[in-house]
Amino acid sequence: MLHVGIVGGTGYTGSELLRLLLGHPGVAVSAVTSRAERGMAVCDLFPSLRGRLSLSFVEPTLEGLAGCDLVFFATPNGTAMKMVPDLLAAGTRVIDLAADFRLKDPASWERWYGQPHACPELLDEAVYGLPEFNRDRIRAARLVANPGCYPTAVTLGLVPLLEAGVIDPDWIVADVKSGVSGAGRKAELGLLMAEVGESFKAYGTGGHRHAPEIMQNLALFADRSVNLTFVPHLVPMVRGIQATLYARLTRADRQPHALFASRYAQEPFVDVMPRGSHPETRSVRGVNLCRIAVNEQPGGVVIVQSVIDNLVKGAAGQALQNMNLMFGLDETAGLISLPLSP
Ligand SMILES: NC(=O)C1=CN([C@@H]2O[C@H](COP(=O)(O)OP(=O)(O)OC[C@H]3O[C@@H](n4cnc5c(N)ncnc54)[C@H](OP(=O)(O)O)[C@@H]3O)[C@@H](O)[C@H]2O)C=CC1
Ligand SMILES: CC(=O)N[C@@H](CCC(=O)OP(=O)(O)O)C(=O)O
Repeated sequence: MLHVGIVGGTGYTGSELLRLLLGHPGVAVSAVTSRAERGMAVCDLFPSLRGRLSLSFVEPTLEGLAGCDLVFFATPNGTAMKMVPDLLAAGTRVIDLAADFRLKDPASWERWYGQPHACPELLDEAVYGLPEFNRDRIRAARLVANPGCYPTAVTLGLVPLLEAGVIDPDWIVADVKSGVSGAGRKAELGLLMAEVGESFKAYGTGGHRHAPEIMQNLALFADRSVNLTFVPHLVPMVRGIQATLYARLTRADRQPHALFASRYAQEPFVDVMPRGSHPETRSVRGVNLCRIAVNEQPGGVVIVQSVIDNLVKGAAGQALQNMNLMFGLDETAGLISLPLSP
């Protein structure tokens, strides 16, 4: 039995991790932290877990976590990096759901996250946890940087085109929408239902911290830098990300849809839909799945639509998928279920 701890168990991704881990046959949750709710029974905060877990929230301490085989950090950016070196030294492996270990360049991290990196020496070792492209390295990793939610949807939707060299890497547009849970479980005026409901807006048009993460991913597969215009939007729903991706085709002899179909044919958590499809976020609600549709318009523009649940394939589900790989478990263990909506 694998013993795991969750730092940040009261947040949206931490509680989603708990939901998924409690359905995993090979895992025991040994520690769940919250500073604000320390001492409270986890099931008193989350009645949906009643009868499934007898733990109470504890403070995040090295002593409390170092006995675990694996610790998930579901905490704000800049939190994990302060504890990870000590946990690794104690022999505990780590999956960070935040951005601390995603960017390889510490200067870029400091620029986008507004603070110096606490352990830049670990950035090279950290493995970017997108299994569809990094499976073997994840298996051997001590430290996995779980991808961001927008980067997951966009990267899965663009890499097959870049790998095959069939689009212009200098002109790519990612028009992406997220549900409100993407912003985390914090009290903020702009996230109130009366502010978000019946409204729809773009944000981060001057530059969003996920743009460098996505471009880092795409550059690896294009084998050169790419030029990406990325605009996130907030939509009045709780869960889900929908990305509409535009690129110019440079080769008429390759069928984009066929590239995706063959690239993801063996992937348990990517579904390439038939031509002419328009995937909906509700079709992936609550499951670890990215659904993709690939269509073309006259003039040589390929339009890829990619949908995920930001809390599952965009965070906790992908973290579980990475855990399965790191510990030699069946990659799909604890992750096979049907979406909440038809
Ligand atoms: N929401 C989403 O869709 C996605 C989020 N992420 C990333 O995952 C991480 C968690 O996100 P989310 O669940 O939304 O966040 P929330 O704001 O919902 O929860 C944050 C959690 O972290 C704990 N926490 C906060 N500060 C600290 C600290 N200094 N030390 C230890 N624990 C702390 C909080 O509990 P307490 O303060 O009581 O200790 C709380 O449990 C973030 O980095 C986010 O960017 C990634 C992909 C998708
Ligand atoms: C809707 C919303 O606010 N989304 C968040 C991104 C989601 C997230 O949690 O960011 P990471 O994946 O990097 O951790 C934002 O734009 O800041």
